[in-house]
Amino acid sequence: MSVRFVFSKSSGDAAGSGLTGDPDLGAAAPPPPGGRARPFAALAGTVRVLRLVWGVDARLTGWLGAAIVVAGLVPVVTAATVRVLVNAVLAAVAGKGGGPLDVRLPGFAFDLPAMPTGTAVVVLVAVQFTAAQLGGIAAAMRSGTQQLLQERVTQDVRARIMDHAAGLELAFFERGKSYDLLRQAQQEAAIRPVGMVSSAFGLLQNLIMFTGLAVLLVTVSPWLALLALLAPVPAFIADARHGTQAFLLSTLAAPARRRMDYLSTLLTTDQYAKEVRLLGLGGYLTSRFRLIGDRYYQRLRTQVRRRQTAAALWGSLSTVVGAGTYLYIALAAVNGRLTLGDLMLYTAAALTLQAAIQAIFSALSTMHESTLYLDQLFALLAVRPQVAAGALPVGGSAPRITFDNVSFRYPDATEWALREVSFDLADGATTALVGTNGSGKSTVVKLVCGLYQPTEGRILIDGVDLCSYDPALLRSRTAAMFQDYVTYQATVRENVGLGAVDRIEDTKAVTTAMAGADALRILKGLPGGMETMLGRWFGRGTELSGGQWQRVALARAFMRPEATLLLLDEPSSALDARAEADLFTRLADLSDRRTVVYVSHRFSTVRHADQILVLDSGRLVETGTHTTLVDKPGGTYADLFRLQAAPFLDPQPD
Ligand SMILES: Nc1ncnc2c1ncn2[C@@H]1O[C@H](COP(=O)(O)OP(=O)(O)OP(=O)(O)O)[C@@H](O)[C@H]1O
Repeated sequence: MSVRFVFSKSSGDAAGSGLTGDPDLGAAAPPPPGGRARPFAALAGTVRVLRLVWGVDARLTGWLGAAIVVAGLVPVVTAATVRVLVNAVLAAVAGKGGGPLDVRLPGFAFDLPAMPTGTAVVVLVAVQFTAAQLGGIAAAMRSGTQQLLQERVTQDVRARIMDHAAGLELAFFERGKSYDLLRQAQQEAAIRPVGMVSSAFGLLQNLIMFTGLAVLLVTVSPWLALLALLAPVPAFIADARHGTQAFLLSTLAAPARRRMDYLSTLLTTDQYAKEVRLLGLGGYLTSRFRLIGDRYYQRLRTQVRRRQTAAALWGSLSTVVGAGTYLYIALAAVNGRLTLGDLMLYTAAALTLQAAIQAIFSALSTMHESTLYLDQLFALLAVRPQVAAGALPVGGSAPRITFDNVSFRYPDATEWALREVSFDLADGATTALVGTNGSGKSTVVKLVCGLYQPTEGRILIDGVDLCSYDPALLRSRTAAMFQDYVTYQATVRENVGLGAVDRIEDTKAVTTAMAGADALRILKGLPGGMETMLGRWFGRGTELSGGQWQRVALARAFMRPEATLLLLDEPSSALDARAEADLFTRLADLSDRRTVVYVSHRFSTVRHADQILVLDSGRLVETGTHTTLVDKPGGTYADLFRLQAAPFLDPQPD
């Protein structure tokens, strides 16, 4: 499926974070191909919505459909009965009562059997009554089923987006435009399906009603029926065009909304509260929020004004047609060309028809916008990982990892994060990655995890390209802790257990993992032990210290004892000296069973590794053990080591 949306040049990253600078939304994007008035696209959109809704819950959709048909037919039956009733009464008044009841429909006319006027009136009123009762039941059924269906569709669409997002490559999230697509689909998913379902079914109901009444009007005058059909078309075309503009504006506003969300998050989330207060950023961030919001509002106001003015102007055309038709019918009735029943039919039908036309208008334009949203949703759901997943099973022993001339550039980045890196990590070896900030250490870890594919070169596991392995199996054999590990708003057990979610309820497994990360002692200070809530999002939770959180995150990595590859990115950055020493002793014990790779800036820990890789500006500049590297003249490792050791080796005299 092709993505049919045009993102303006400035809708991506150009306006930055929104914290400073001009919060312009960017130039108005040109309309998408075929994005002008498309009544048929709106109808096609209705079919797509119905298919989506049917897929979510066929039974509820069936009931809703039945209610819609009944609710749509009731006004038609009522209007038709009024004519027969009035004509029967008039015939009786004229002394010609008791004859057959003339029921005219286009293409054919038939008479109900002759009956006394009194009986006919009772029968016709009974028909009206039954229709009204059915109408009431159908309305209640429609409202109930629609409410339930809306909730189901909303949940289903959101779950589909979540599920799909979970399977997307990390790189997807790092491309501004694709992230906007996800963001907008996700944001709209909470509200859009509600409107979609009600417009689609409202449209159906009004179409049934409209067609029925138009058919009845044909019996009065085919020209009137044609007029009634054509009158709404210009208004719809005008509104559909404005609908497209509205959608384009909301697409354009996605980055602005993202920035507003971010500014709002900075002020309303506990994570940032400390620093924001200390720096006194409250007023500044709020004013930036207002500035970006105002800019969007100005554009929205212009757009809404234009749309509503056009709607009012074109809508008045229908009113003119309605009034003209009424005049024609009344005069025709006075001249005896039409019966009083015809006039009554028209009176009963006219108002309902007008209301139906207006409702069809607005439903069609909503559907037109919904179609654009659906295009976007389906475009997102059509995004597939760019690298085909392999199927090779992973061995059960510690893997050997080889980088074969690997270069890597992040999505949209111009600089290389890694350049022509080659190394070999023996199975069961412990390797430390060392280097200055930004030298590429975390990138190596992310590549080994398979979170990104090398831009050039290959990564081999036991001599086979990483891409050939079954990614799910590979992940199950990998335990990792990232530098920016997640602190889940959840209990201690959940925070640890999420490392192997199938064992989240297994207290023994969670306890063992916590023991491995020396995290059990955290429990002593917690009121609910393992069930203590951490974070404050969901009630009164406890906050941990930085080092305690890091131990919990480490314990999460240790939830996979079967993992044969352990990747730790600065696992001890927040640990005290003793905890750090303990951790690395434990890591040393793990070798043979696991291949361990860790990143560290602390040479006290690095020195124990079997192998040390030194990175500098994305290139591998040195490889060896602490002993071979520390004395290398002019070596990067030796330099960094000395810089760190100097304060301890040469204490300054007082
Ligand atoms: N997600 C990303 N998108 C774009 N560029 C990135 C991304 N992550 C890192 N980089 C860039 O890639 C380079 C290597 O970053 P990396 O995080 O691997 O460094 P590092 O050695 O782990 O640094 P540190 O010691 O500060 O953790 C840096 O120039 C960084 O700016």
